[in-house]
Amino acid sequence: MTLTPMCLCLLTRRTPDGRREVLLGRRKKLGMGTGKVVGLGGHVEPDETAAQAAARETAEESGLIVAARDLREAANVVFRFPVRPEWDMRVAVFVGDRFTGDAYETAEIAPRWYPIDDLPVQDMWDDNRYWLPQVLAGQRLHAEFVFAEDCETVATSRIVPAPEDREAIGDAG
Ligand SMILES: CNc1ncnc2c1ncn2[C@@H]1O[C@H](COP(=O)(O)OP(=O)(O)OP(=O)(O)O)[C@@H](O)[C@H]1O
Repeated sequence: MTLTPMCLCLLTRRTPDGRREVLLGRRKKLGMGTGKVVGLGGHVEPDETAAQAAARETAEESGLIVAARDLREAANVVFRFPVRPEWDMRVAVFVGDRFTGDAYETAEIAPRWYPIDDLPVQDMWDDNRYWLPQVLAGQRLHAEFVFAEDCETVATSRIVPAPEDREAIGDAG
């Protein structure tokens, strides 16, 4: 089954007392992951880059305006659901801290800023605890998660540094 190209946009900000926060949100739209806390994002359309899609989805789901050029690609994550292969996807994950506007609730998502040192992982997809803290700490990585039959629990996972970073530290393999 082909992997549907998706994007995820992680915007961060610093509170006046110096704590870093990330914009996530409770997913309202019916379908995959309803009720979970997720990052903003969705499908990459054929006529756009993944960064453009991340900026567009952020505006559609929260009202925040971000430029694609201000987003940095931080991770590439593949999700496989052997009992539901139509859910298989490849997600380009972006992080950014330049944006304008105030996030508001939309039909799709109820956005909220969460402290990065206290992520709501118990309310998120099971995979997030394995990679989201690292990415928000500045690591770039590639990961693949295979979900169990319940389509909720991670059965197997593989996480490696992004190829660019591996070259930078002189590791050929
Ligand atoms: C399985 N583990 C997962 N871990 C982390 N994040 C996950 C995820 N599974 C899906 N996501 C993200 O959740 C968003 C909505 O996905 P999904 O419902 O498929 O797309 P949505 O219908 O909103 O797309 P459109 O807005 O119609 O383009 C999308 O950013 C996608 O990357």
